[in-house]
Amino acid sequence: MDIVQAENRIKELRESIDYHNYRYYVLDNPEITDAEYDKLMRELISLESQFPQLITPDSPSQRVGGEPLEAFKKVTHREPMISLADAFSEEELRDFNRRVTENVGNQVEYVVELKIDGLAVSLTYENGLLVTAATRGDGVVGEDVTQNVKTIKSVPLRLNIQKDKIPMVIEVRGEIYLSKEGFKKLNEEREEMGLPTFANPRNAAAGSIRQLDSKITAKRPLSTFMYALGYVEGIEFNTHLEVLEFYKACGFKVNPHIKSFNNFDDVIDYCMSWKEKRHSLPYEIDGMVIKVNSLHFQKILGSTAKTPRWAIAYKFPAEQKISVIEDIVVSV
Ligand SMILES: CC(C)(C)c1nc(N2CCN(c3ncccn3)CC2)c2cc(C(N)=O)c(N)nc2n1
Repeated sequence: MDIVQAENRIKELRESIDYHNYRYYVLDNPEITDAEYDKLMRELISLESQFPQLITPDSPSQRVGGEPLEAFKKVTHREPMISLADAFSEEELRDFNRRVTENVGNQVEYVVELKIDGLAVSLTYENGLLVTAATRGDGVVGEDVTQNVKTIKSVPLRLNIQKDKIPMVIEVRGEIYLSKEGFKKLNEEREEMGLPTFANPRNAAAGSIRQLDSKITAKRPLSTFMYALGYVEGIEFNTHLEVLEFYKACGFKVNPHIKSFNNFDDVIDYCMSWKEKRHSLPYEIDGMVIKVNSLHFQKILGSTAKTPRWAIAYKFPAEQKISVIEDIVVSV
């Protein structure tokens, strides 16, 4: 095979592997078996090793990182990652709505999202290519965890949209999480290896992302839901829902239970409905997040020093954790 044929075959393989990653890790609906997928990846890696000049940073073969890092570099977010004010009751939610409607009138559309209990992350794409993934840190400066985040198959290495729609720069924000199932399996493995177990999926996700060796991260079943926009250049949005639709079009995973409402009573009903329903979800949530949909209204409402006036978290009451103490059999 000459280099032109290799280039064509490599392009085909990359598109096919990216597509099957999207089907499996974003849609949770694979079309091929793991064996067929592995065969495609083996052929790509073999061709790239024969023609290393054809390797590109966005090739799916580049997901499992290189050498372990000595330490994480620091990254300054182009737009700070602000925090969220918490509401713990219906009354506090209604106070939030009152403050909003006093400022922008009572024709406000809200977007309501599950509050995924994971680790916030900021993904920077330049001309459509993933260049930096950073933890939230103190909101202004985070840690560069790009090599580790590249191992997460639900994170696209390239925005999968037509060229003329690709923004020059975009900071895509979301949550990295471990499913309840993945958390249980990881702790069982650690117990077998005599390693300390993680207290909850959030700690397990944070511990997996803060690995200096990305080969360890690659073995952890991490996933993502993207839910916010940071700095952006080269594309305009009018609403939060438009941002989420754009993320879906780019190939990101967006939570399927996000809903919008014009009536605040419906917002409250939806939040309360998830207090019990959440136990049937395959991942942990610790509340809901309510956001004003209009980006124009978000700008008018602005932020305090630490939190937006256009969004609030509703936290579910902490649950009584029943810890089963192994039956102690006393031999008589
Ligand atoms: C963009 C805004 C500020 C409105 C925002 N901020 C969030 N967070 C802020 C505070 N964060 C934070 N993390 C650690 C320490 C302090 N704050 C971590 C996420 C959101 C978290 C979730 C979620 N978890 O599912 C979500 N669906 N939407 C969010 N939206």
